[in-house]
Amino acid sequence: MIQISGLKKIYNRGNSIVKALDGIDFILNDKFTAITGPAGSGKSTLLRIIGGLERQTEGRIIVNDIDLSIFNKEDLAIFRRRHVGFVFREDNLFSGMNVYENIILPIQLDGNPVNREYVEQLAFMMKMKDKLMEMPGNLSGGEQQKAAIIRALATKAELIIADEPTGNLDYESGMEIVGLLKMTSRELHQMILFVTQTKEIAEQADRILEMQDGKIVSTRIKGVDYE
Ligand SMILES: Nc1ncnc2c1ncn2[C@@H]1O[C@H](COP(=O)(O)OP(=O)(O)OP(=O)(O)O)[C@@H](O)[C@H]1O
Repeated sequence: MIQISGLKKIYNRGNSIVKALDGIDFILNDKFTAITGPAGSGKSTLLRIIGGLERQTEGRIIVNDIDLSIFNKEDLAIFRRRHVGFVFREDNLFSGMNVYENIILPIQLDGNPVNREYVEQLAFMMKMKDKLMEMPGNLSGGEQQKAAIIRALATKAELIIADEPTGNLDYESGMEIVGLLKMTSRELHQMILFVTQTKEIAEQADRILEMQDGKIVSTRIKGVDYE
């Protein structure tokens, strides 16, 4: 569960300030949530703060009973390593390692044993089992994103944060990826929070948070409007 209250993030830009997040409150219990909104509305900032990549200016962020708002940089780094998997829009993989090596890297870096069978099971779910020994350069954009998603899931992080994971893909590949994410959010005990600007992709989520000017302007669930 994610609980956010009074969240603000202010950036200084020269002599002016930017209110990237301007007072956000919500409680999120859904397994698969999309964040949408126009460019500059604060989507990435919100995602980065929930994922522990950045600190808030004001407010509280509690992720599965862990209060991030009192954490310093080192605490946040530990939180990220233990509890969060990340998928970005592009450049998720190391080009000098094959897909399998990329996937197991975070597990190894954390000093944990690798469960090869589990990685293969995830790869099967993502229709990537026959690509595990490929180098990233030989994969399509969609396959690269699937590999990045497997890597995020393989650590068994309770929270997966994905910032425009389909942003660089054509419509078909984007829809395939979001469908696979939805399926994994059902089958695995991991919460997935993703940003998208594409309406049809957002519509696949259990809940849609819509942002504007650093605020949440609606939180929809299956076509129903709240607030
Ligand atoms: N590190 C930063 N320093 C200064 N201003 C920033 C910084 N990061 C974001 N901003 C500003 O904060 C506001 C929100 O940015 P953010 O990237 O969160 O929006 P977004 O909705 O994700 O946009 P996009 O869809 O273009 O990625 C914007 O005005 C942006 O310029």
